[in-house]
Amino acid sequence: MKVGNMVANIGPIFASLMFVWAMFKQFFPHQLRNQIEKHSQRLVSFVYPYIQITFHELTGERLMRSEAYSAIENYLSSMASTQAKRLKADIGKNNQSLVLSMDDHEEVADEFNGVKLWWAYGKHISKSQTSLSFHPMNDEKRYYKLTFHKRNRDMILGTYLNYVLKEGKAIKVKNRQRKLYTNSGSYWSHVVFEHPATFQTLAMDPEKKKMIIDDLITFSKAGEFYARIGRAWKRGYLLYGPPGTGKSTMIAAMANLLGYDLYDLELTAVKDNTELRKLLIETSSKSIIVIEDIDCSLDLSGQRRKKKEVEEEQEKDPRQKQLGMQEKDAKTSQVTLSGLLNFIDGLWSACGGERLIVFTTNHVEKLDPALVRKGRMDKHIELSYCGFEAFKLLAKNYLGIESHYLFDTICELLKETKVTPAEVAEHLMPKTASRDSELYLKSLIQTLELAKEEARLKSEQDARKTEASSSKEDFHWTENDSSAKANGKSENYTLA
Ligand SMILES: Nc1ncnc2c1ncn2[C@@H]1O[C@H](COP(=O)(O)OP(=O)(O)OP(=O)(O)O)[C@@H](O)[C@H]1O
Ligand SMILES: [Mg+2]
Repeated sequence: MKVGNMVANIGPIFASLMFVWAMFKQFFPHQLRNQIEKHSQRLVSFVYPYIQITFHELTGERLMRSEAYSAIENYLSSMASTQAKRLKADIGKNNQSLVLSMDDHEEVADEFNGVKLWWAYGKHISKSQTSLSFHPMNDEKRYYKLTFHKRNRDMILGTYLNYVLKEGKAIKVKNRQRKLYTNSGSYWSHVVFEHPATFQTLAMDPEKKKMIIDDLITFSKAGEFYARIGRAWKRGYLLYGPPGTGKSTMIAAMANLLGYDLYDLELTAVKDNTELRKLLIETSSKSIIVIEDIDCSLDLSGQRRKKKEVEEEQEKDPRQKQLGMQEKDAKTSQVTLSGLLNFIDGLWSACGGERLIVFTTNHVEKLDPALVRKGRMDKHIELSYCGFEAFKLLAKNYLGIESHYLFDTICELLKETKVTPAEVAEHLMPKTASRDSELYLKSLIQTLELAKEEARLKSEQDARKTEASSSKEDFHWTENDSSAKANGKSENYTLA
């Protein structure tokens, strides 16, 4: 028999001996029992080459649930569902899926860097009686026990256990119920975040989509890299494009991909920079902070105008002054662009943990260059009108078809028109009991043709307008030229 096999078999042999001993030890006198146990422990530690570590569920004086125990529980959950013969099932925290775990005294094997080890689940039950109840209560103390060969001690205690805890925590984050926070003034309130959007359902150019997904995943795994280069683990995205091109949908897809919480920051409801700072500091790690329509939220000139209008009104009617004072304070946000930028660059960076900040706008050209400069907003993503690839994905999702004889017509029309994915999706939404794809595609074609015709008329109109304005200019030039002629400068005549 090979030495490896022999060593591997010692575990079960000892386990059987211990079991037999546990059964019969009650028949031995107390003194003798103690002696046997003492010597057998010595013998076991001499011959038995394995080390065991127990992770109890409850720790500390206040019997709090141990973080290590729940991380191990999460880590083992997938292994348990494939290896264990007896499983326990429960509804997960998201109330949607079943969570499986090992049943009592089950064992699963794991392998790490070529080293085999075993995890066992068990519980001690002690009977206790509380003063409030006459029925004895079962006091369960659950634990996980890890068994490994002593020659791997350093590797298991260092690398492996760190790995298990990290993986376990990551699984927990992925499975947790995520939240959508919104601010009213300087307070966050939240609801459960359950948006169904994913990158699979987001219609856009596939290459661009892949680039964004890769970027997000790389970011979420780059904690150590950011720490090494001394940068805060943050990333800024600017999503821009016309209404209905999927900016908000993409944010939901980002949150679903990474398992992050969402903080939807309504800047106009924030009184000033101090309040903004408070709100941002309160955001948790693994979250996306979203400021939608940043051009509208931070329209400082607009705010000043609004303030001035109020003041003018109050001058006309002094009674309004008293009444309006508090209202004015509440309505006009004094958050400034520099306040926001200072926070993104400065204090916020000191809050640990991974965070994304996403701005959206319909008018990227209106944004202050300071806001969108590289380094502040790391990635600028344009979401644009519906192309053929995006259409095909919508058709697959909405109608369940991947090809159709009308696709070629739609492809040609999409090249010549500007329709948003939201408009296309609207045509593919089920409206009648009929699921005949042709009906839906024909209705889309009709709209595309109409849009094409409208675009043609508009461009003709625009052309006529420019022609008219240029002939006006020509007229002025002619006038000037005639005065030039009078001055004896005849070379400008040809301009008319
Ligand atoms: N690229 C897309 N892929 C799939 N569905 C989309 C896409 N764009 C828009 N839609 C559909 O249209 C609806 C509106 O889109 P969304 O709210 O994401 O647009 P938006 O770009 O955020 O618009 P706005 O600028 O007005 O905020 C969504 O509910 C979604 O169903
Ligand atoms: Mg939106």
